[in-house]
Amino acid sequence: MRGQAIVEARDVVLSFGETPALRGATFAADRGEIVAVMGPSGSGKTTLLHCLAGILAPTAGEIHFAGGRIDNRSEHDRSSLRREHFGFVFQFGQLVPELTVEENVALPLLLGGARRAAALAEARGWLERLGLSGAHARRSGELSGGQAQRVALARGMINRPQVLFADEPTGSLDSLTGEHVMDLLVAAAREHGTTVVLVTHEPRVAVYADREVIVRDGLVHALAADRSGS
Ligand SMILES: Nc1ncnc2c1ncn2[C@@H]1O[C@H](COP(=O)(O)OP(=O)(O)OP(=O)(O)O)[C@@H](O)[C@H]1O
Repeated sequence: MRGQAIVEARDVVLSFGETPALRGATFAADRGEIVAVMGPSGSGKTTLLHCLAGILAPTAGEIHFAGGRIDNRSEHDRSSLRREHFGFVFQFGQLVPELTVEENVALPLLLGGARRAAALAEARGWLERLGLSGAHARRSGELSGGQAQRVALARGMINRPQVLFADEPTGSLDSLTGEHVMDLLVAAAREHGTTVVLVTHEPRVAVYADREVIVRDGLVHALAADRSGS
């Protein structure tokens, strides 16, 4: 029996010109659940994540967050929703190279109108927790790949999001560094009860999830093995 979904896609269809990316995708993640979204290259994983996060609006179907429909809301509303309730970690960190590490981490709070001193203090707390306290004043462009992904994780979690969307968060890292980042990501999510939608094509990353789904040709399929035990 599944719990109440915090984020959900119902029969979502989206094409890029002639290319169908999603062809009736249905997906749900419960509160606090970590779900791995697997599948071959080009199958629609990133497009599904972007629809769930309100970045893309599907041409048919519905997206729901916390019990309310969001795909039919304005871009402005969806943008506020993302800022307030969602966190993001992408494959290459996508940090702002001109900003310091702590400024990068504080960015979601600063964009949300927080005071600079408070936002930077909060950022330093996250950096300490992720083993990066010595790096707070460095430019993010000077970091190693593993350090950059930990900074991206801190930035993704700083507003204590209800849902963290992670798209190949270890895709640019060697396996040992990737495992370290995943350990930290899962620990942070568990501690805050954050739901994680984790796009990956690496089975060794997917094992961190409670449950896996497979996207194939724009459709989502459940995987028989369910480690959540529910
Ligand atoms: N912005 C875009 N413009 C045109 N086509 C796109 C765009 N984004 C995705 N597509 C196409 O939509 C389909 C699904 O892409 P998507 O990136 O969602 O797949 P994916 O499973 O995440 O792939 P990968 O594992 O390679 O990242 C692909 O055929 C892709 O080429």
